[in-house]
Amino acid sequence: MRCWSSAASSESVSVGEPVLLIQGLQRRFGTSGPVQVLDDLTLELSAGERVAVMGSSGSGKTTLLHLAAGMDTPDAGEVRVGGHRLSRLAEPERTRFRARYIGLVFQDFNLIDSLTVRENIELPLWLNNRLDQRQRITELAEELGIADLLERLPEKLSGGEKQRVAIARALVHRPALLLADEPTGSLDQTTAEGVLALFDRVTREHGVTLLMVTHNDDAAALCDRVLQLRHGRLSQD
Ligand SMILES: Nc1ncnc2c1ncn2[C@@H]1O[C@H](COP(=O)(O)OP(=O)(O)OP(=O)(O)O)[C@@H](O)[C@H]1O
Repeated sequence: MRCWSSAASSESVSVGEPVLLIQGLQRRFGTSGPVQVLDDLTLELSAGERVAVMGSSGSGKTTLLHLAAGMDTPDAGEVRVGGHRLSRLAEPERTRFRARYIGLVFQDFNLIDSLTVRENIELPLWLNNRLDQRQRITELAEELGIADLLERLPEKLSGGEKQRVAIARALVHRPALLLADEPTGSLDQTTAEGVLALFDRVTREHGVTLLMVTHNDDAAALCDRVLQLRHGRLSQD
């Protein structure tokens, strides 16, 4: 089992705990006739496991990732990352915890428009006081084919380029848990294959645990388990 350590004791995580443990998760939206999107959903990921979540549009995949990242609050149930109940962490602490242990690739990329590509990728290193590891920015940029874009602003990038910047930013601090929402969604076949090869390598070499939402069979094939989200719950394919 991977040993998780942190300089801040309040943010340390327990060795031997699942990296991600979700129990009894409920999420509904709307006030008049609310829609039950997630309904008693349970999921456990151990260190280094790679799990794909598939399901039809609107089945709740992005909702699940937001809850797993502590960016949304469930109506019931709990999310534990490395033994920490995200709902028990106060917001500043949860933000620090997320910045340290979780890498996020979301569909809308969430790049900061006023920062260059290099500065966007650097952000997790800066938040974690690890600017000494800046060489990883160049390494990842080369691997993702965005090395010549490092000084550009995000507005000058294509969708696929933005997606690769978001992937570099999610991996640069070597998170214990990588949450990726359709990470190959904006990429052509060859670039998508490169990204999947990178995911394969970093998850194996660094024991990163991966929860990936995807509609892509090649992406799902990379994973140890493929789960379907239907009627608010996950089931084995
Ligand atoms: N903040 C919100 N307010 C109201 N409804 C929401 C909200 N977020 C999501 N929903 C609804 O919850 C359902 C699940 O949305 P979600 O984005 O999780 O689906 P998805 O499986 O990721 O879809 P896709 O594959 O199209 O990205 C949808 O019906 C969506 O309209």
